[in-house]
Amino acid sequence: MYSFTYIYVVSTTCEFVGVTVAGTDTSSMTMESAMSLLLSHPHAMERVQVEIDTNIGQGRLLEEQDLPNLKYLQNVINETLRLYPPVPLLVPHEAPDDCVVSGFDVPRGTMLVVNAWAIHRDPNLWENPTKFMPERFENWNGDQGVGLIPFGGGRRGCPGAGLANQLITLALASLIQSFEWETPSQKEVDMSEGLGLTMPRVKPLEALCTPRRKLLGAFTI
Ligand code: HEM
Repeated sequence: MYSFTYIYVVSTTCEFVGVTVAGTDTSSMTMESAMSLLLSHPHAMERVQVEIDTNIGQGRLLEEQDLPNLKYLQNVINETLRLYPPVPLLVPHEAPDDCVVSGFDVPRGTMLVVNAWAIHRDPNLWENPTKFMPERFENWNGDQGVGLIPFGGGRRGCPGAGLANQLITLALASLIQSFEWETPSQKEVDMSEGLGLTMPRVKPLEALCTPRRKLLGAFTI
């Protein structure tokens, strides 16, 4: 028989709620933004579909082991996180000591907020910063030095980054492998951003899907 202290139960519950809150909204927002961008850029959507069909074929549904082969889709996800980081100001941190950041004196106790949204659109770091160009990540080795920091960094950086990447890639790839997607209006998706700690959209994505004929074989028993 186990016995738990009050502190243990409260801290474990807080941890669970924290991880659930930190991991669900952020991941679903990234999927919604990626799907919206793909619907507004049919060439990119087609390229993702071709990549999936070429690597997986049409006789089976994709699996987790297939993900490392979906390089272009990974570039789409990176480009989505760059343009629409779900946590645009990351999480505030307090300087534990006096320090100097980029020539600025930061006294101990200062609350620091990193504007990832602005860094991701800085014209000194990115060519055509507001343009959706997944191919810009073609030769990227994952180095944060380029200015892509949707998961923060350092000791308090997001511990769920790897899981989030796997989950988002697997979910999106499965949706795109199995269905054809379009918007009800056949127009570009409205990407206007609303207010919030995470970055909600003013208008939620509306999309229509039909099963892909090519894939029907993969569903027969
Ligand atoms: C696209 C998905 C996600 C994004 C963009 C994201 C982003 C972030 C950011 C910006 C931070 C703050 C980092 C900092 O302060 O420098 C953070 C912290 C955190 N994230 Fe995520 N996250 C995502 C998914 C997840 C998932 C799937 C989990 C867990 C399963 C998770 C768990 C956490 C936790 C526990 C923290 C707090 C870490 C700490 O304070 O030490 N996140 N995340």
